[in-house]
Amino acid sequence: MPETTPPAETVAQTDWAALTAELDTHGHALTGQLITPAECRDITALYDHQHHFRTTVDMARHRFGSGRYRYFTHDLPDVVQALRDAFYPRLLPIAREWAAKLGKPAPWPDTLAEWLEKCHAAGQHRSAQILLRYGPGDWNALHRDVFGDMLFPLQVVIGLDTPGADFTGGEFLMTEQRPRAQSRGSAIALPQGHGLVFTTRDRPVATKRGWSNAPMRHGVSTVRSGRRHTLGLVFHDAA
Ligand SMILES: O=C(O)CCC(=O)C(=O)O
Ligand SMILES: [Fe+2]
Repeated sequence: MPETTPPAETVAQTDWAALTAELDTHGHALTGQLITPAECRDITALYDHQHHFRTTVDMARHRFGSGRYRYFTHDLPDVVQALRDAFYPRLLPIAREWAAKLGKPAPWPDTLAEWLEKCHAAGQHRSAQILLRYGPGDWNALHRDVFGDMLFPLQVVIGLDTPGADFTGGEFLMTEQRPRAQSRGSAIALPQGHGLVFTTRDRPVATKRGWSNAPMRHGVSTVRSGRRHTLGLVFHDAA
């Protein structure tokens, strides 16, 4: 990938047929490289500049795990805005197809701007884009990023450091609660600059009696050494 490719183009160049198949099978799928190591470092450096953020969450204080994350204001840095804008239209057909399989409503308009207007009208008007920082001993409890009735069912996390080099441990985790059975877990090493598309709440799985809803949760295993940063993109706003 040339140093200068804008993130919108790298998202467009992603093999979306393969990614969709992977998402349908597992509820999560890696994108390949979206941004350069230099862009990763630039995004990580934003963490220390207060004016980009509206709120800082101490995960231990809320019993969300250990570590900190910061919610960006709506005035997103260009690269973050570009990535979010580029993903929405690609994720939309998948969200609609899943809703159709589950016989659920698909309230998502064609554009992210229109969808965000609906979120705001329903009282979800705060930015939900986050930058996370984990040090040794930090982790993220299994959870779902649902902030109200307005929910877009897919989200993206982008790794900003190199597993094994910048940090050890810190795998992205997902569990899938299977119908009338015990849960299945996955652990994913997130390469620097790569994205992982995953299910926010639940996904359709084929059963003998048709499509069934499998609740999913995600989190991060304990970081053993070094520092791990990630950029979290969510497509609904928070209350
Ligand atoms: O740090 C991670 O890999 C996961 C962060 C997270 O929970 C999210 O992006 O929603
Ligand atoms: Fe999350």
